[in-house]
Amino acid sequence: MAKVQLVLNAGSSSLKFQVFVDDGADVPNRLYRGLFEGLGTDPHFKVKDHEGAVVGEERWPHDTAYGFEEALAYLSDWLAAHRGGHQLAAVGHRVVHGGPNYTHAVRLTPEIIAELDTLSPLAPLHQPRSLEPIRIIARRVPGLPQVAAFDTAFHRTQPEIAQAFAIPQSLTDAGVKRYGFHGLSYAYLATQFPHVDERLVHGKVVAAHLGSGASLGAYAASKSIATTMGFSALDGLVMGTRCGTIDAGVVFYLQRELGMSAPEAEHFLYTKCGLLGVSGISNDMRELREKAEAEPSAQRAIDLFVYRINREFGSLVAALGGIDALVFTAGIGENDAATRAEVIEAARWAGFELDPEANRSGATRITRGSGPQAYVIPTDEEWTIVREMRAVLAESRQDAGQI
Ligand SMILES: Nc1ncnc2c1ncn2[C@@H]1O[C@H](COP(=O)(O)OP(=O)(O)O)[C@@H](O)[C@H]1O
Ligand SMILES: CC(=O)OP(=O)(O)O
Ligand SMILES: [Mg+2]
Repeated sequence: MAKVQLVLNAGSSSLKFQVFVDDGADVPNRLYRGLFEGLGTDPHFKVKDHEGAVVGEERWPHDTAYGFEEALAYLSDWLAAHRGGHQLAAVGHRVVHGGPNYTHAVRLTPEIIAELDTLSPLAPLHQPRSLEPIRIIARRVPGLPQVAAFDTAFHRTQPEIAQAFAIPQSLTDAGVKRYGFHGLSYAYLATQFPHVDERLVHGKVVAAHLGSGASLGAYAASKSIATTMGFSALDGLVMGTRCGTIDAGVVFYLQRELGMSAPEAEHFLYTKCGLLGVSGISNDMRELREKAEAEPSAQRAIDLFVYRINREFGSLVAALGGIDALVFTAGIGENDAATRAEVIEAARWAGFELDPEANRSGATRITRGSGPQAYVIPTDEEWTIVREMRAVLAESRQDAGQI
């Protein structure tokens, strides 16, 4: 049986995965890429091979009890049975929050899992979901190496001042600071810069990760120096269901005047706001685009999404002291030409000039002229995870040989 490494990226209702040959190659050799969607409602499994051909698909009847446990058991059986069988050598996970202590990927132990669980209040929508498959696998196959790669890690190069809130130092020292997220995606994009345009490698770049969570990240010479998400994944841009930056006074108002408890206010800001809250229609940009002409609230949600991107973009350009390039990525950034066009039009003040034809036709560079340029680079968080996992496992093998 061929040995493989599995990478899991657990979302609120989905479980994305990729399977790589366990050969230690510098450029990971991907066998499969797939996902479970609709967990907890209408589960659906789909997997493609390295050429993009669908090699597995399954739907289950409406079943609220079908969760990560069932999905992982199904995936394990599918891998063992598919094309001569695959044996798992290790599993890598996207873990959203690494807190102040985890600046690099780490091999998981029961103690580290427990420590990561203490960060759940800082990313309530994500951290418990990331830890659930880790616990399930540790129970099912206790000896299997598991590694966590963190969304916060790439942003640890931010200058101290970019990570600080204006609060007493004792609180900052206790960990109340701007961590930043989507780091696995930003790290992947940085590996692609040399293939896209050499100027990205050494220049002042802002990347727009626009998915169901959304953030902007500023790179100086490929290192993170500022980002729009902060202490939690609630900050910054308008997102699918999250409000993004909001006056802290609103949080007090929700509690004092509307009688929400702290958990209720948190749940509201994470799950009932953003595109969904403003439109009253959907958190999905595709649906909002379809309905924008007929429904003013859908158009308003899109307008606010783009307006906030431009405001936050200006703030990152100020932090960088200039701008050479803007990069779009993730579900909206990669697929929604209309949003890209609106963002670039809004950023004319910085010298961007949209190339409408390039933007519509799926080109990598979507601007023209002598000013800064904009690009579309599809992200791949799992690719970052497998590379980080390999580094960690190689280190632990080396340690095992030392006395
Ligand atoms: N063709 C498309 N046009 C517009 N928006 C799209 C398209 N495809 C996906 N999206 C948007 O991308 C979002 C999901 O992005 P993704 O990066 O997959 O998010 P996540 O990994 O956080 O779930 C969807 O909610 C949807 O709004
Ligand atoms: C950190 C975060 O917001 O992740 P996602 O975009 O997957 O929700
Ligand atoms: Mg995502």
